[in-house]
Amino acid sequence: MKLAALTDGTEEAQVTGFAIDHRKVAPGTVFGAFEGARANGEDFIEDAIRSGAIAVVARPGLTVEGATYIADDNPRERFAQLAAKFFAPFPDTSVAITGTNGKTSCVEMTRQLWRMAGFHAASIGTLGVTTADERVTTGLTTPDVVTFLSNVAGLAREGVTHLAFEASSHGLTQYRTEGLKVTAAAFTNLSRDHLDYHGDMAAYFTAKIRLFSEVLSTDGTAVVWADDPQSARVIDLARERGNRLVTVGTQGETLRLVGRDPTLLGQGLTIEAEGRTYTVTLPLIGAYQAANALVSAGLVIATGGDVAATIANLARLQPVRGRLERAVIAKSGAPVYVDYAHTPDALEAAIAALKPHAGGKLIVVFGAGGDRDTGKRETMGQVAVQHADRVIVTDDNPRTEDARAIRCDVLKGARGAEEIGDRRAAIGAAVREAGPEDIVLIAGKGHEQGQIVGDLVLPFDDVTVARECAA
Ligand SMILES: CC(=O)N[C@H]1[C@@H](OP(=O)(O)OP(=O)(O)OC[C@H]2O[C@@H](n3ccc(=O)[nH]c3=O)[C@H](O)[C@@H]2O)O[C@H](CO)[C@@H](O)[C@@H]1O[C@H](C)C(=O)N[C@@H](C)C(=O)N[C@H](CCC(=O)O)C(=O)O
Repeated sequence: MKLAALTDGTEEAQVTGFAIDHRKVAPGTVFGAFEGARANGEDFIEDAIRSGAIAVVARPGLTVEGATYIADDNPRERFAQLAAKFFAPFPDTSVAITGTNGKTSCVEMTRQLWRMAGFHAASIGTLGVTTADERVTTGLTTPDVVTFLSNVAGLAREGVTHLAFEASSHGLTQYRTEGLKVTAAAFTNLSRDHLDYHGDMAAYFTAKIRLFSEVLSTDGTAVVWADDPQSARVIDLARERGNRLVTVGTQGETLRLVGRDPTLLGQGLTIEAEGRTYTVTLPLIGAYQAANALVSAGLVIATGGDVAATIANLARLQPVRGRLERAVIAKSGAPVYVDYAHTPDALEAAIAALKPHAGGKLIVVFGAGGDRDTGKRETMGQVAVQHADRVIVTDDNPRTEDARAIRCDVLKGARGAEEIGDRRAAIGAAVREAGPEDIVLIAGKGHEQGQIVGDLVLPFDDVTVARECAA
């Protein structure tokens, strides 16, 4: 593609790729120079041009010599739009999911439900880029714009027609997915998270809601978990913009959840839709797994899926990696679950999901991450001791912070909790000491494969460790 095709100018130079990191620039690259949290991409413009960049997208007012200067007040958005032109075509149906919790489960479940309906589907999110055949991790929930758009284009080339992706607040703020037409967008819930980046809840919600105010196509559908206190604002916004609405939940109108009966290994759901009543057994436990399943069903219906078939297919959903995943049954008979819950709200929800299934004690092992929102640590401690019967506070990615100080912050809220810094030892204590009627929850890492200490990522998988401890 000639540069002129992107700029509407006359440049003959051939565009070979896009980069936001000057170290990835090759001859023919369009370089996006943005100010970040740690560095300023503008400082690397000259290096990028030396490496062969033929155009630079940046804010106005800079001096750029030796390459076409594409100046824009919103350079990230402009860069993404140009990159989208370069990488297109994309799958016809692309849906985005935002919300503090549930995004990963929803993209996974939506992909599964589409596949059951016969579509060639894929998902992009915390677990990576996933197709029917493989999963490739990218590191972030919403990958950077170049990784994201190039992967989406690659999926389209493989024949993927339906894509579900996670739109994190960071991703939305940084225009990582701009340029891709979003045909449906879902909102799951909002609770405290990422305040280190966004500053306050209002800014965090504004970042999330951009999915509905700007990113969702005007002819697209908003899918809303209607039971969340913030859902009214999303619904109002969708109405103002003239988007079609699919609301789900006990307060939902499209898929109304009128009954939920937890059983040992799943839950029976009764759903009213289009004037009919459906019953289905969801093979996953916990109220929020039901919520995620309904949001996913809502997305499938929003993109043309048959209501009755989609509800029936909920019975065939597979558990999502690290999301209330049963890792092992301890020698005593106690099931051990691994979950990604790393916010107060998610921790409370995971405990609440498991509690009705425990005849004895609910034992929780968890910690809080270093170099991240410190305000949530004490609250997580409070939530754990309030709702679980035995709490073990351990380490969870201390990063560059002193692990003991992080535990101390958590323990401020967790009166009566035990402290076992070594995560393997903490899991071992819980698994070995659990009684036959007890349930163990290991929270925080979920699918993650490492313990980040300093700048090192030490291999660590909660599921594997739980199995080793139970052996
Ligand atoms: C806070 C945040 O979102 N950071 C992301 C951001 O980094 P940044 O703004 O700090 O970038 P920077 O290092 O200051 O550099 C600024 C610019 O200069 C460029 N640069 C920098 C150095 C250099 O030598 N050459 C160069 O060109 C960089 O590529 C960048 O474009 O842009 C980088 C490039 O895309 C990302 O890798 C980085 O993610 C970091 C690693 C990260 O940990 N992000 C997390 C917080 C994140 O995004 N999480 C969300 C939410 C997950 C959830 O919902 O729980 C996610 O979507 O994963």
